[in-house]
Amino acid sequence: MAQLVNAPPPPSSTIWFHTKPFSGNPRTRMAFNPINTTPSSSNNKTNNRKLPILLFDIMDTIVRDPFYQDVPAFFGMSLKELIECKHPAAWMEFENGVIDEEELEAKFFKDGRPFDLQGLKNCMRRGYTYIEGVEELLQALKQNNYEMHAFTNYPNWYKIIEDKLNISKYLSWTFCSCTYGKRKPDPDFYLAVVEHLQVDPASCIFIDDRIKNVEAAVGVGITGLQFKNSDLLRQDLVRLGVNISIDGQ
Ligand SMILES: Nc1c(NC[C@H](O)[C@H](O)[C@H](O)COP(=O)(O)O)[nH]c(=O)[nH]c1=O
Ligand SMILES: [Mg+2]
Repeated sequence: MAQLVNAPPPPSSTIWFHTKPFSGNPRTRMAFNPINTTPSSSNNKTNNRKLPILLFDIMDTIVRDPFYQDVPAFFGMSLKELIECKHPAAWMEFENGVIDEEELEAKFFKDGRPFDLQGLKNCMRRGYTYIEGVEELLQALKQNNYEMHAFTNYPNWYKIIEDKLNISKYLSWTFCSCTYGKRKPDPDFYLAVVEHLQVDPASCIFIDDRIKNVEAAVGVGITGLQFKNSDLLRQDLVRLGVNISIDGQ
């Protein structure tokens, strides 16, 4: 199964959750205790807000990241060669909203060589596709009225993803590094998310392919799931009491 990240691995039919309501210093790691996830724990509603709130990483969780194959091929290089000549910080600065697209173009490569920026954007657009089975899962979650948000490290090129895949049918692009000026796994980004949502962190489930990002979520009291594939994610969400049944099926 995909990895459920909180404390020790759970015995079967038991999930490890925070059991105390969240209070005090959100940086404090709280003890985890096992509770049974029975059907009565699903469809949990507080003040008419359906819980849990689902926070999704985007790249390589919902959408295939073209960086690892398509982008090196676009430049006629291997990934290793590309990383060796790329500016070490430019992309991160772009993701943090510190530099804009024009500045990225000027410093994408360490030596400042020119390149076809529009060609690169077109290449990335072609490479953005839903990861197998994920759109169907988002549809089922949407049909069951779950509140869902993107929680992603990405520059404003997330708008290219949205333009192609229309992910906002399912979730809001609420938490993007380029608008918050923070990147996962910075705990302050997670705290800003919880603050914005005005919700107990234990009422959120965060799903991300990178274990470091998941661990950071758990560090502030959010339940974390490491994404491996859509089938395992389905199983884990069901184990956490999330309803993904579809009308008539
Ligand atoms: N360095 C460049 C990347 N890197 C790929 C990143 O992993 C990705 O853009 C993002 O940081 C994913 O974050 P998350 O953990 O999934 O939220 N990608 C590029 O397109 N260009 C680069 O120069
Ligand atoms: Mg990712």
